[in-house]
Amino acid sequence: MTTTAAAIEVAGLTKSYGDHTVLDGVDLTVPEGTVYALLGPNGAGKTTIVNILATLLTPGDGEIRVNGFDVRQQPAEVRAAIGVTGQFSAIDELLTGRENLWLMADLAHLDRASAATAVTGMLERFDLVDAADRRAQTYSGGMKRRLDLAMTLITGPRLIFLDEPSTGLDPRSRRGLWAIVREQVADGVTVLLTTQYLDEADELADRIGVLDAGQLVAEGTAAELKRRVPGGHVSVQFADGAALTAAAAAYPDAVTDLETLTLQVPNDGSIAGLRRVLDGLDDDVVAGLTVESADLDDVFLALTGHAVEAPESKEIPA
Ligand SMILES: Nc1ncnc2c1ncn2[C@@H]1O[C@H](COP(=O)(O)OP(=O)(O)OP(=O)(O)O)[C@@H](O)[C@H]1O
Repeated sequence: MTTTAAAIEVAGLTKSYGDHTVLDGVDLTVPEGTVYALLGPNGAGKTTIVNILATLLTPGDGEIRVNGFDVRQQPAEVRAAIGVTGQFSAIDELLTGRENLWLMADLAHLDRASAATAVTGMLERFDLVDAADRRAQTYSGGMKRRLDLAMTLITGPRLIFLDEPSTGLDPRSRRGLWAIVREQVADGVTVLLTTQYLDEADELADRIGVLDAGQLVAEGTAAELKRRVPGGHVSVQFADGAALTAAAAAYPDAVTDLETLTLQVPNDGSIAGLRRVLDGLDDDVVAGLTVESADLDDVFLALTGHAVEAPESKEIPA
């Protein structure tokens, strides 16, 4: 059996400011080469976790290892292993995009030839060639995000932290950013991202941790989380009303819609649950069926008792 090493291991993490507890015993493990999304509303503690993992903030209690290194004892080793893109960018607005990238390459002690190749490669990959020699202050919001991410990735970190990477981006820029994250993962990079967007977690993450008021209230794949809450159903369409009425008698929990000739049978989305529904149906009278799962909005509401608020920031143009 092969076991995958953990890129991030956190056990019993706490953090308080005075008597304000910000993290209250967080446990999480992120295997190498996977994407983990910390999902939570403003103030849940997502940035605090990222900053602790990135050695930018001291933890309270807990065991925290990044790439096998203890964040308290071996912060230099941790820093060498990671790339971080935070909510506040590392860009120097007075420098050009190219100069910003060179600065990062120099800080990482790349030799000149490797740095030159890396800078050119990043400008091309992030669609910044035309703007490369303009000051970053003239860039649009989406371009700044791309430059910021290029600066994080230029040294080829195997573990990256993305703190709310697409907050404020327009839909096209978000998709572009998701594609870049997927490329990284295809190369074996581990990604920890924080997000307030359910669809982002759903799209990108292998596992999702739902963080609320400093506690991980649930963890699992998007499918596992969706199965934990009501809202999923199998929608069965019948050939005629008589068949629908006959079938409805066998499913007392189901909702019957005579107009559309459908029966909505509550279902937890599991194979076993689906089989139970299908076993009671006769092939001849069923015209079609669809399986609808609860979405992450339902999950969040069920787990935390409140809905995810839409992020407040305004959209940044591409
Ligand atoms: N230096 C600090 N002193 C006191 N409280 C702080 C400090 N930094 C963060 N907090 C508090 O910690 C809590 C968690 O903040 P954090 O930034 O981690 O949340 P978040 O989930 O990342 O939210 P956001 O999306 O708004 O960044 C908040 O209640 C915040 O007010």
